[in-house]
Amino acid sequence: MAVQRVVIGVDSSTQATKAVAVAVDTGAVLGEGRAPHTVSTAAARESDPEQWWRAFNEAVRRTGHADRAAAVSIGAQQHGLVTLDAHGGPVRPALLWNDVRSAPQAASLVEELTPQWWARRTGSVPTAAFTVAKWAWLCANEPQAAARVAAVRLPHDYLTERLTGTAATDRGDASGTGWWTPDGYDEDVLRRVGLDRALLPEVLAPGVAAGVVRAGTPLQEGALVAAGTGDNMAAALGLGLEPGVPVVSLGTSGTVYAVTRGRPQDPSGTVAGFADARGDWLPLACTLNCTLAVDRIAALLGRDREDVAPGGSAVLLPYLDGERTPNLPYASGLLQGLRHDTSPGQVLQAGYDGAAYSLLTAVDDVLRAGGEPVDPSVPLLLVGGGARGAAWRETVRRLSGRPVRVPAAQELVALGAAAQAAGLLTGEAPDEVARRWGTAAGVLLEPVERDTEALERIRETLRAAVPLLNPASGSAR
Ligand SMILES: Nc1ncnc2c1ncn2[C@@H]1O[C@H](COP(=O)(O)OP(=O)(O)O)[C@@H](O)[C@H]1O
Ligand SMILES: O=C(CO)[C@@H](O)[C@H](O)COP(=O)(O)O
Repeated sequence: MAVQRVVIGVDSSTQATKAVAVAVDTGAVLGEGRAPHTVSTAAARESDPEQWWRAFNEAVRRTGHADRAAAVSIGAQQHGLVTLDAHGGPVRPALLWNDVRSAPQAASLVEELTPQWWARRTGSVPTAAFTVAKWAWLCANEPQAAARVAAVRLPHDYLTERLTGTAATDRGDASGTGWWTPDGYDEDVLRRVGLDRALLPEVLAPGVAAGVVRAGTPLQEGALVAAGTGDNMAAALGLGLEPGVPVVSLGTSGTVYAVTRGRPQDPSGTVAGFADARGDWLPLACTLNCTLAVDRIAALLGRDREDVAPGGSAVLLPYLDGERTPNLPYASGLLQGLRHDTSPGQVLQAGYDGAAYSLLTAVDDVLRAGGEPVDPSVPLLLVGGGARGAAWRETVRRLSGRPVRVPAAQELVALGAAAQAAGLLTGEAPDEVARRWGTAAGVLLEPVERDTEALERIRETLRAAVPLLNPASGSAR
């Protein structure tokens, strides 16, 4: 009997590391593992990279297949600034994508060079999330720490390097730094923020392996290690995404994206012009407040997250962490439109609506930014932890007016990483692997009439509230 070939895919996301062991030939998930991360609270959003490494080892061990996987790959949360000293240890905790303390640095970089310049050059107008703003924050606020930095990494690069000893990244994750262009690292940007090119990893071409597993992990020494990528790029691989199909992901972050053949360059900053992990593009809009914010509102109301009620006139902008889309880093949550007969269930529903609004109104922007046709009859693919919830599904249907497909497969980031690892063994493109595995199959929810009244109510509240949510002399929390 032929031996079953196994690969492991890893998602090192904000809240946890998740790993899946997958049969290369069939796509069957043979084992799963998970280990949590700690994220600091109050103004900062920081995590210890050493904890990611321990969680990585624990999660792959828990799959039960670590010692027989022939290849492995790591997808991870985008943008995080990992700073290493001359001995390879973290200089300080990593600054995460949702840490808005870097908003003033992002604003200065945009003001100095103009949004048009950034969009033309790097594809994106940087917000507080981008690595370039985090590096500028570190230099301004902790110059002694910045002076000790001998290497700058993204979360997935850091883990891949621990695993292989190779300093390597890929175009997808690199495109979220603010210092990457299709022609390589941008010397003008690096000079402006005082970062030496020699501190950055090599950007591998799609399909090139980063190296092999070193001794000292639960994985088989010598197993192939793929380049890995950012988590959204990995999910696009994991869905076997064809150009022009929009995806909405409901997790710690909310994201909407599509693979496109055209390079996005949106000077409004709503759509980030990321590269995908292959040779195409991944225009994407991202919110800071998604499942965690809605769960928090449910907890404040003392309700189960599914206990929503229709109707009413309440508008809830759930910007508990500040917000990125719209770009309001100093915002906090806002509740408007209460009446005597407003019920707690309606307030909770308003929280879902407020969180989904910016994602669903950006679907067409994402497609247009990459030059793909806007066709409302194409189903939205709904993924991420929130896609398991009925209230989330119904909110997305009602505010998009589109058919919605919910893939049965969970952990699409880890599956995308697994498909990337499998591609190293079979010679297939990772998205072809995922299509062969049938990862996007799932229940199709028919379209319902779009709730334009609710959308208009939120739009009007947001328009009127911007001066309140965006104080000129803002300070993050
Ligand atoms: N059955 C469910 N219904 C609604 N939300 C859920 C459900 N299960 C998990 N979630 C939400 O999913 C979130 C985690 O999503 P996930 O995509 O795994 O996060 P991450 O973006 O960090 O990878 C949690 O914050 C939780 O609120
Ligand atoms: O910043 C972005 C996208 O630009 C986020 O989507 C991060 O990549 C975090 O991902 P999750 O932990 O929510 O998966």
